Amino acid sequence: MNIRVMWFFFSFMGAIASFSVAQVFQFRMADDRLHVQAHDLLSLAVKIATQSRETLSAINRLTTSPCSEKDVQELRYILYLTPYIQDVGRSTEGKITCTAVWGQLTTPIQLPEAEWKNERRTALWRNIHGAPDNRLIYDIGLVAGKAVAFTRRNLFQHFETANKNFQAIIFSPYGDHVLASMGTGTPAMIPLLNQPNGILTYVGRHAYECEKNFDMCALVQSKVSKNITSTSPLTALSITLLGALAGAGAGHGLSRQILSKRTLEKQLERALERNLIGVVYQPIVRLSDRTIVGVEVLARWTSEDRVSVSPEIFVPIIEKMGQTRKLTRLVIDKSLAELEETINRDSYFYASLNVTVEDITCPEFRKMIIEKSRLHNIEPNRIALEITERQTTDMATLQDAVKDLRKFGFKVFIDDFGTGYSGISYLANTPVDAVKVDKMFTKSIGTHSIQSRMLDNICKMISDVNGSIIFEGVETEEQASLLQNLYPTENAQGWFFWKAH
Ligand SMILES: Nc1nc2c(ncn2[C@@H]2O[C@@H]3COP(=O)(O)O[C@H]4[C@@H](O)[C@H](n5cnc6c(=O)[nH]c(N)nc65)O[C@@H]4COP(=O)(O)O[C@H]3[C@H]2O)c(=O)[nH]1
Repeated sequence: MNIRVMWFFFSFMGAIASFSVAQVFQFRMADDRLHVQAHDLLSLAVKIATQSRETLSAINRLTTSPCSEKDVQELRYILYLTPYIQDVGRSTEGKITCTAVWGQLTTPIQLPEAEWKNERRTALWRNIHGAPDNRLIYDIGLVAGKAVAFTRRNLFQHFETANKNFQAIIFSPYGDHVLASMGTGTPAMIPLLNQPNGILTYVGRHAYECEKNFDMCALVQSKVSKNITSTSPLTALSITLLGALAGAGAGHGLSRQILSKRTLEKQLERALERNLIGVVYQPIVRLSDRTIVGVEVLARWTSEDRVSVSPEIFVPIIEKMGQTRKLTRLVIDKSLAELEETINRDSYFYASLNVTVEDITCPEFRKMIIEKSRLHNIEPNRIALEITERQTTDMATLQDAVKDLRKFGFKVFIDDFGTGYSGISYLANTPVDAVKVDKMFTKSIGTHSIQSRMLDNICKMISDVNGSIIFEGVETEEQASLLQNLYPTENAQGWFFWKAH
């Protein structure tokens, strides 16, 4: 073979090889992306379903006379604390009699025949826009007992706008009911479920994921990834030659992206193993005299590239990695060792730790925190555990765990109250020591916003059911003085008093 032919042969083979590698990368990347999209979509759907379920049971638990003035006010509280819900109300015999937004309805709205009912006797309607009554414009309407809830419109819209050629459905596991659909031509995707995840089909690639607790699956499909063999030979050849260059470059870029995500997880794994996650403390002050009564412990991590990564980014990654317990144990170990002296010097000073619902419902965690408090000679009543409702759990298990911890003397706080993560269901069901009112309420003080008008009622509601309040995110003297005048016996934290250090 002459040298030119050989060069051509090897370049051509190299081109094909690099193009194939680029294609494999592209397919793997597309698959990864589809799986991430299916996962994210299902996570959002589960959050909406959790909130809808809890909202319906919170309404059914109300003791107010349905549709009375007090009842409508309670409905408004509930609505305010639920970011995924657009309106809530009461229904009798298939008619809506009042809602938080519309108040008492002089002419009740007759609901059409339900599209779907699940075993929990929750009935569901989809996409009723203006019919039978133009006050009803929603994506999903749900009725359980005497409660109705309508989800906010376009909750899934950002998936469509962020992803070109995006088609997806949320559906019941047997494919007998589509709960939400995005993109075009979506229902035809259900038969694809018989095929294993990610195989190449004539319509494109797909991925799906199901959630047992809510009988829901999310399926995402993309039409973008076509196999080279489905194009004409000439186009295939051109793609091959051009792809040799472009594919190599793209493959390189794509592989870097995959690597960087995996690297972050690997780095966090190493950081957890080598105790490289640090802690800082943000003081909590008594509003009346602004003395420090305790500190909130906050995790800090600097990546191997010396970038300080926010806990709002790395904590969820650790949660996804299933390593939350390692993080909690590490934070507890470090902070209790460092705070032991300060806590024992004062008669009231306490440390407030962020824990997850998964942590506190786990018997080993309870054993561990008792052991640690003994080891550091810290009375349990000097340790507060802050929980948010980010993970779903059965309320009875959570109540038992909270009761158990409080029996041993630990304090339990509800964190981020008002964000929709930790809401009314906690207040109604679980006695706790304090509720931390989210910074969005603190920011509203002195404004004429709805949050500001709600704040006083929310505080009354909290004091009726629970002990004390901690206002988060105090940033100005004005906010601090207003809170001090209105709630002198309560506590607060925020950059105005102290930053975390
Ligand atoms: N705009 C504003 N922000 C203020 C102000 N004062 C305090 N903050 C910030 O508000 C957050 C309060 O913590 P969080 O609600 O428990 O929210 C925490 C908590 O949910 C989570 N987190 C932090 N440490 C841990 C941990 O050890 N374990 C777990 N599970 N989660 C943690 O990460 C979240 C964010 O933590 P950080 O970034 O440290 O952010 C902290 C704090 O730095 C203020 O005046 N204005």
